[in-house]
Amino acid sequence: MKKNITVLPGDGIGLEVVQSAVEVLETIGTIYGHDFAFDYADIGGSAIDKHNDPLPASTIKACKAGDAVLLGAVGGPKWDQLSGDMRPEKGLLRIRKELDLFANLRPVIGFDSLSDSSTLRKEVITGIDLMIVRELTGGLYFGEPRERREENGETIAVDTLIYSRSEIERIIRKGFELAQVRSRRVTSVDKANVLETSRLWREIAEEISTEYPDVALEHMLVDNAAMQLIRDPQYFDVIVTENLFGDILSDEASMLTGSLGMLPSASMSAEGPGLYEPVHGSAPDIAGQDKANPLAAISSASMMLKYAFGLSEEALAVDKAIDQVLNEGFRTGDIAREGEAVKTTSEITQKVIETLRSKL
Ligand SMILES: NC(=O)c1ccc[n+]([C@@H]2O[C@H](COP(=O)([O-])OP(=O)(O)OC[C@H]3O[C@@H](n4cnc5c(N)ncnc54)[C@H](O)[C@@H]3O)[C@@H](O)[C@H]2O)c1
Ligand SMILES: CC(C)[C@H](C(=O)O)[C@@H](O)C(=O)O
Ligand SMILES: [Mg+2]
Repeated sequence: MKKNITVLPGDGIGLEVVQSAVEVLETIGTIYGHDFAFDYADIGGSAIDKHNDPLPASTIKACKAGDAVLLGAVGGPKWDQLSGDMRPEKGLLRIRKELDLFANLRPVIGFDSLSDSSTLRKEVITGIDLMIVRELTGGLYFGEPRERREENGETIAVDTLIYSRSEIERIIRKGFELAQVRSRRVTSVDKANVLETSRLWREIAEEISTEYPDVALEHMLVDNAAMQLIRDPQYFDVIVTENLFGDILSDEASMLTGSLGMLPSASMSAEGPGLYEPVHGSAPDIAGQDKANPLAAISSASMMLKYAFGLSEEALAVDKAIDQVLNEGFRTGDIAREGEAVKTTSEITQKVIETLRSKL
């Protein structure tokens, strides 16, 4: 199979973990006889430095021309003073909108071998397997007006939470479709006791549920969901929720797995290339030191193999290699237990590659 992958390393540890994911994809290509070509483009702070734009037109063109996009992370203190459209994060938001990536899948899987690294009890971690389906191109992130103004001698800042019926329908459907191939339960998370957008969300979820009689739907308020995720994470299967709630709940859920450095994601549109990226950011505190956990990025590459190219066997091989590397005690600092040897990004990546090759 021949595929063109657009690679957007971005900033900070984005550069390091994307390199790991590319090496793993190259290895898969060699083992299974696929021709993966990589086309690099700029996004975020590094794009601001080079092009004075966090998402240059050339990057948009490259992404649209490829079969899938692999992204590292954007942002960092160097660009913290910039505002509005010049922020690195704006590049990420714009590419999501440009590619209409409305469905963001964030799987959360508890690895037995990491149960001691988590802040939760061992018996809680084992068996965690949930999927957060986050709406990604609407809500507070994109609503207009978004502004600052002076009113009666006061500075006012405004963001707008807005959702249309069609935006809600398509993400809710995605949640149900995923639940059909999982354990047939959807938890729709909202704040319907306060927000009008959530009341519409809830109504639409009820309507759509009639199209999926084999899937059970329940509603949960977001504050309760945040608590239940810690109290009883195994309760959940598919969580479908709006943009901001999904952002916050997925970082929270990452700690169920031991680290933010473990969580991958896939962002998809109705048609056209999807974008695969770790959930974490550019981690300025450890950037450039070969300390970052590459497993979230490598898992994101696995999601690309599965969802973008339909290569389920190859994706499973990557997932199994990750599991084995963890079982053998290879860990970056974020998931190492006290007294345990800490491996570098490059060492973990090489170990994953060796493990894949050893299965030949
Ligand atoms: N998708 C993205 O590109 C994305 C996501 C989140 C944050 N950001 C941006 O990244 C910058 C830093 O944000 P932040 O510090 O709030 O969040 P962050 O995710 O970059 O880091 C939070 C903490 O988690 C640790 N961490 C994150 N990924 C790790 C990994 N792979 N291995 C080991 N440790 C890891 C970091 O060292 C840090 O202590 C900001 O500019 C923010 O806007 C970008
Ligand atoms: C960097 C930021 C814009 C982004 C978001 O909020 O969506 C990040 O936190 C994420 O989760 O991908
Ligand atoms: Mg986030």
